[in-house]
Amino acid sequence: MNTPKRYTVTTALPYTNGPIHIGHLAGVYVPADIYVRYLRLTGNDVAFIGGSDEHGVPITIKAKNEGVSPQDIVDKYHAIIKKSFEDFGITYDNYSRTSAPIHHETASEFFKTLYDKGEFIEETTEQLYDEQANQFLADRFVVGTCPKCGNEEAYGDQCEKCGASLNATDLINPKSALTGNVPTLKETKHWFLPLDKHEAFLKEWILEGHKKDWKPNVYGQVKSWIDDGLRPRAVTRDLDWGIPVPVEGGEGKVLYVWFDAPIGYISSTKEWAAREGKDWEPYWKDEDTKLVHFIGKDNIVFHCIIFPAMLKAEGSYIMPDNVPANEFLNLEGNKLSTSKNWAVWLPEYLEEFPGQQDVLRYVLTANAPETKDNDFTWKDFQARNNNELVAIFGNFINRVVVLTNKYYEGEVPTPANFEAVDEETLAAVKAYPDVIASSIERYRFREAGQELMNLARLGNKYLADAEPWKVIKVDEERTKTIMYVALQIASALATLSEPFLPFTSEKLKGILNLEKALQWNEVTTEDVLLPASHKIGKAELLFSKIEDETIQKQLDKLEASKKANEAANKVVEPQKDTITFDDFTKLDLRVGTIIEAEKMPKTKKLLVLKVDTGLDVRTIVSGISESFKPEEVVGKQVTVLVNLAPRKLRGVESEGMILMTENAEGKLVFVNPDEANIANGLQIS
Ligand SMILES: Nc1ncnc2c1ncn2[C@@H]1O[C@H](COP(=O)(O)OP(=O)(O)OP(=O)(O)O)[C@@H](O)[C@H]1O
Ligand SMILES: [Zn+2]
Repeated sequence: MNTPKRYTVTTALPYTNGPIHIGHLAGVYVPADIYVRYLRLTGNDVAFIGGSDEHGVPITIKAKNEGVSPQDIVDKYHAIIKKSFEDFGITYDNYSRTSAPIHHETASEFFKTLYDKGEFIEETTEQLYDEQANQFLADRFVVGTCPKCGNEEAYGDQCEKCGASLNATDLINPKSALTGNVPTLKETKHWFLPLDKHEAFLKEWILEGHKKDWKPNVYGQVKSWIDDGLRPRAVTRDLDWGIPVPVEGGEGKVLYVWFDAPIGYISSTKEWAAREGKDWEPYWKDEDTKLVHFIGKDNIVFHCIIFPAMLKAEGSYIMPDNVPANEFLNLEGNKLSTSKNWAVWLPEYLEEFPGQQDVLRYVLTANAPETKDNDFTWKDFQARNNNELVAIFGNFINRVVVLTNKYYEGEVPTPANFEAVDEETLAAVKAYPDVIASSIERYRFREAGQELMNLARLGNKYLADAEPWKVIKVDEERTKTIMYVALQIASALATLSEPFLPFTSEKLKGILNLEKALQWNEVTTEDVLLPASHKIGKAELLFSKIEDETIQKQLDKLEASKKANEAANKVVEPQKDTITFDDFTKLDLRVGTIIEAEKMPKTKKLLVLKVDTGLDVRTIVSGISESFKPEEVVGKQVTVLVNLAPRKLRGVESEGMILMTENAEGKLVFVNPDEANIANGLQIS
């Protein structure tokens, strides 16, 4: 496209069934915010649009499970999500919600327009029905085997494993997620969007038109769907949570959540425009507008096929110029999961790492899953902070500011003669805005972030090589030039870091006392980025070292989640055959105390114990050596089965058995009296 007049940038509407985690941030919100901040700094007209997705089946399931209303669930998470985005510096122009009246109106009208234009197929079909729950089963209400990849946990609308978009009736061996029952089929009327009708358009627009500029992962997914053949897709549901179907025969039905959610971008834009006294329509309808959707890979079909088909059917909208979808971020080698609590939650991060938003933004950018799934590890987080943000960026700025204050009372010195190295360094600095911009404009945010760090590296190296702290002793004029050049680099960093490290940029501008910050391109065009005799402020630390303990605490938290999951998934042994009371009374169980213990030579598991059973002191061989050292068990009160037939183990006769069980970590623990110092020999009954 020629130079756009304005940009509309949208981010996937987060689903209001939980807080934001690092996967969402890395996949969608951080890259989008970098892009938008860059656009604003380059003087563009931008609408950065977001909002919460508050309809759909999972919310109704969650509400049912928690015994509250769906509205309670969405109110709670909308507030949490909105606040955490603000605190993290995601700079939406408008953050709305799909339960807002303006959205209900907009989505309803959109549906009616398509209906009136005859763009839907109205069809009565047999749909899956749960007789017990008295309810039709669609989307996440039904689970079954994916016909494409065999995943046994595919949902009624999508397989999360292979990404296939499905109809509930496509599932093999469907089961109700509400009751576990096998559904029956029952007739119901729905409206279908005939995607096949738009196939030729989609082929020409994407497969021919965007082969070069769309990411290969996005292009590839789109191509495979189109090659598979597009079919009509139901856009209404038999549910009561959502936007009512606004046409005759639509009673008791709502719009499919993926029909209404992307329209949320439009309603949120309307809400913003009304507040700002602007016209919303050019942002969605003018060919001079560049529309970009930021999403994760599981949303590709909805943004590249279904929503464009809806917009095309409506007729007055533009198509997205790009949909730079990311792959997925994992955490410490495992898939992020809300239900398994395997995540780094944004609200928790903000609380536990106050003032360190930029560290997470930087790491998630450096590690963004742009071309393949990627892993977040706490060790990498620590390393990138300590070795890059602290040791390079922070160190450079700190030296420049401290030395300027020390040598010149904070005043930018007037340079003397530039040597070749100074000229080269300044020229290199001036090339950075274009280098970084080119990466950002191609949606290569990892590369862009690394280029920013390269600029800091350049500064660090310049200063380390020039050694003004040595030169000052012999050549004051030369020192002035060195410090002047270094200060220009610091000023460039203050401006160019803004999209990536907005909090740091703000702080740095404060330290450098930049009243009017430079625009992006001024870093290239202005001869002087920080003029001589300008007065800067005092040094402040931009980043601080993250210690091992801090990282260990996070790892421990994850370990605890893992344990809790394992405990929850532990298979309980089935109950043994029933015995009579007489059988039970045959067991002679007594309280005893271990008075001696030693390892059985040449074995791994066995301890030879001397146990005071109250009747006598006897030898018991016990397989607990992997869980306890001998000295740990001496003095322990235990439960002993004293009338078990003696048995020889490795030549030692064992005269009884000590009762044990396992804790959550699989470690053996003694079954012992709940009070201390019970007399040995007391019977357990
Ligand atoms: N681990 C991840 N890595 C990258 N992007 C992700 C990840 N998880 C979710 N996203 C993206 O974040 C956006 C918002 O996610 P959404 O609220 O729809 O939740 P979701 O996809 O159901 O994730 P979750 O199952 O964790 O709730 C979507 O575009 C989604 O693709
Ligand atoms: Zn599948």
